[in-house]
Amino acid sequence: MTAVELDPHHAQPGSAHPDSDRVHHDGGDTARLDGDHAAPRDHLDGDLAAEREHLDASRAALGRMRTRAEALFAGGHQVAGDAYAAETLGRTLARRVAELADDPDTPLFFGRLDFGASDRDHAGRRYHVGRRHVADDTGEPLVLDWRAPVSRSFYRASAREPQGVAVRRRFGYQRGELTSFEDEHLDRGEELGTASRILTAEIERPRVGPMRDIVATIQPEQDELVRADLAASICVQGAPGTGKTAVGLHRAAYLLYLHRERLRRSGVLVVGPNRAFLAYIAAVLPALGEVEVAQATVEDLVDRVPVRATADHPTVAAVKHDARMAEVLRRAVEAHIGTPSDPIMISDGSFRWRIGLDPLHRVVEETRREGLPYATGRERVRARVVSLLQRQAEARRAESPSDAWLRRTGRSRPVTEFLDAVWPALTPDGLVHALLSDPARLASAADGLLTPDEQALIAGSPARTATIGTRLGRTAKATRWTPADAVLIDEAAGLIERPTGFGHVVVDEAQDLSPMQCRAIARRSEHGSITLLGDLAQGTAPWAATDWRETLRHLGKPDATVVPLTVGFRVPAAVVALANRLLPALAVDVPPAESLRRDGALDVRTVTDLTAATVAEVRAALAHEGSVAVIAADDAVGGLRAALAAADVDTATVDDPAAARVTVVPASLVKGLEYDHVVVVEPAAIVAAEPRGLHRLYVVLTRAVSRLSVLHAEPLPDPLT
Ligand SMILES: Nc1ncnc2c1ncn2[C@@H]1O[C@H](COP(=O)(O)OP(=O)(O)OP(=O)(O)O)[C@@H](O)[C@H]1O
Repeated sequence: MTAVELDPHHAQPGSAHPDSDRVHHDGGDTARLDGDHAAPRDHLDGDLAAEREHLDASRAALGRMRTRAEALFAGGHQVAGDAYAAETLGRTLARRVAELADDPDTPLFFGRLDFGASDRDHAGRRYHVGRRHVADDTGEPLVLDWRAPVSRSFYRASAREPQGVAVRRRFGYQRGELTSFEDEHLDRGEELGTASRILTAEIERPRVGPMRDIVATIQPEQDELVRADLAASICVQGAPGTGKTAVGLHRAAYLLYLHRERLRRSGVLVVGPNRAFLAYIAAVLPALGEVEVAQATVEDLVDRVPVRATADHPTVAAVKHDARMAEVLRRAVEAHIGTPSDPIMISDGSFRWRIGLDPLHRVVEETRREGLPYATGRERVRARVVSLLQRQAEARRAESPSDAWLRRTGRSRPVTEFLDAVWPALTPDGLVHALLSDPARLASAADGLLTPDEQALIAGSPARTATIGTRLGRTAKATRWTPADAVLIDEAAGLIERPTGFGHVVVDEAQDLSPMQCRAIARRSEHGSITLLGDLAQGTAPWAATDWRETLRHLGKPDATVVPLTVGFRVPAAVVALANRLLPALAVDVPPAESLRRDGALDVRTVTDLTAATVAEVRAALAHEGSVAVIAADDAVGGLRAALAAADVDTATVDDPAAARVTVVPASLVKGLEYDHVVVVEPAAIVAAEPRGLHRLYVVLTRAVSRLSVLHAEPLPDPLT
């Protein structure tokens, strides 16, 4: 192994924002040479200088690529044939210009591959691997995109399977400056794996600010998931901090690179548990050059009506989120399809057309059997009726009626009245309003599916009497809907008209999705694939999954492969050991996490005055660099914030974490987030606050990157004692 560093203790990989204050030059160059094949020191210094030159040359080339793209953009209207082409070209070029933006803090490359002389395709070639493709003026690549096929070997080659690679080199940066590298001579059987100092430095880096990409240090088992085929739907079950979110985001970027045109048309969607989480991950894809990925919570996806009522009681919500509701709604929609009772008669100038009951019955029955979305079915019935009328007109007049005649006839009163009688137009909220406000209608749709008690639970109450749950108005518009109603209304909308789907959907924290929420996502990924990320042990919703197969079935991807990730990159080993004590009590079958991190500190302390102890702990934490979070039961957050403010400690909220170094976070919002130092206040209160409180505590205890302090006045929950 060969490594050269300006500062051997603090090499940073090619990370997006080398922002750590811990990184410093120690003044002199230091080289670390290990193994039998240590290269002479001068030679290594020369290498480092050459790499820096290559970095400068690449940066200059990128600048020229951008200048050319800008010139094309400016002259785009002259080359495009028409206004539409000009606009499309303009958009493409503008995107290209944006993609070529150079962030001086983002190293252009983080690795290098030297292929051996005997490799079939790349004999003797050398490639630098980075976040984007950079070519010189002749088109020769100076930096390969990490997603290019050749770059795959950077992540997957090993001493056992070198894949033609003789040497793999990783670069360390400090504040955008190339300061070190680390070589593995795979052809001589050398391999660092997770012992790489550059990887270790990245993992142990104190966290500040939002999530960063991991493109420089993706591990082989992660890379397999990142580069899985577009057609493959996969489910990643991973303990806290195993990189699930990172894998999902890098997979989105990878798929966009490989299937650019197709996915630009259909779109890629990332679904996360809440806004704070989406804000936390928002910078990752743009840092990888991908600026067009939609990000939404499930609530955003089903946002068809304003949610203005207090959430349903959990027992009511449980019924509304149950998969049986899909069938109830399907029946409720179908119940609107009637039986023709009168023939259709139309006067048309001197002609009179008539369609008798038999053909009308056939039209309705045939269309019903086709199982189309309801609104499409209505239009199909209209078209069939018009076609019957057209045939009569042709027979009598011996000529084809005009398009205008067809349109007019389709909209004529007798045809519309017929449609309104046998296939009335429906709105999603109107349908759910009718169902929840009419016990007879609900009873008939739910017959044999929901018990009478369950039906009574979900029947809405008049607005004037209800305090929580659906507050029914006389119309759908006047009704105050709950979050669970919004999911039902989206299901109804899907029955009436299919939504357009995405080419790929990444779903994070998927263990918390209800069956009906899964269906909302399934409708948007029917013809695409999904990457499902989650941890059954972190399920806190009342309907949290205990088996991924069930979730995958509701998502319409029953055959997706479930892949475990078990190596933790976030939480230090001592902290993982504490959190793992909860696992037996969580009643889920998941492999426990192992931490890559031997560093870190854990301090569990009994205190008498929780508030005073929290303030003191936060003050002490501020002596270190990195982010600090105080995590407490939701109802304790206000008091702790006030106490910190009274002690002159500025705090941020989870929605605006940049406002201060210390964030006070309600336990219910911390999923998916991480902080350098975490102070957990009163675990027993966190557990007591909700039915799946132990699962919540497991989430809370696994947020710390460097240090975890647990302060308690009450006894610790049983599994931790
Ligand atoms: N290969 C890697 N190299 C460096 N850092 C990594 C790697 N994989 C993951 N990490 C880091 O580990 C931390 C945890 O990753 P991530 O948030 O993706 O985990 P997760 O499995 O989604 O966790 P949780 O279950 O808690 O949501 C992040 O800081 C991430 O950048």
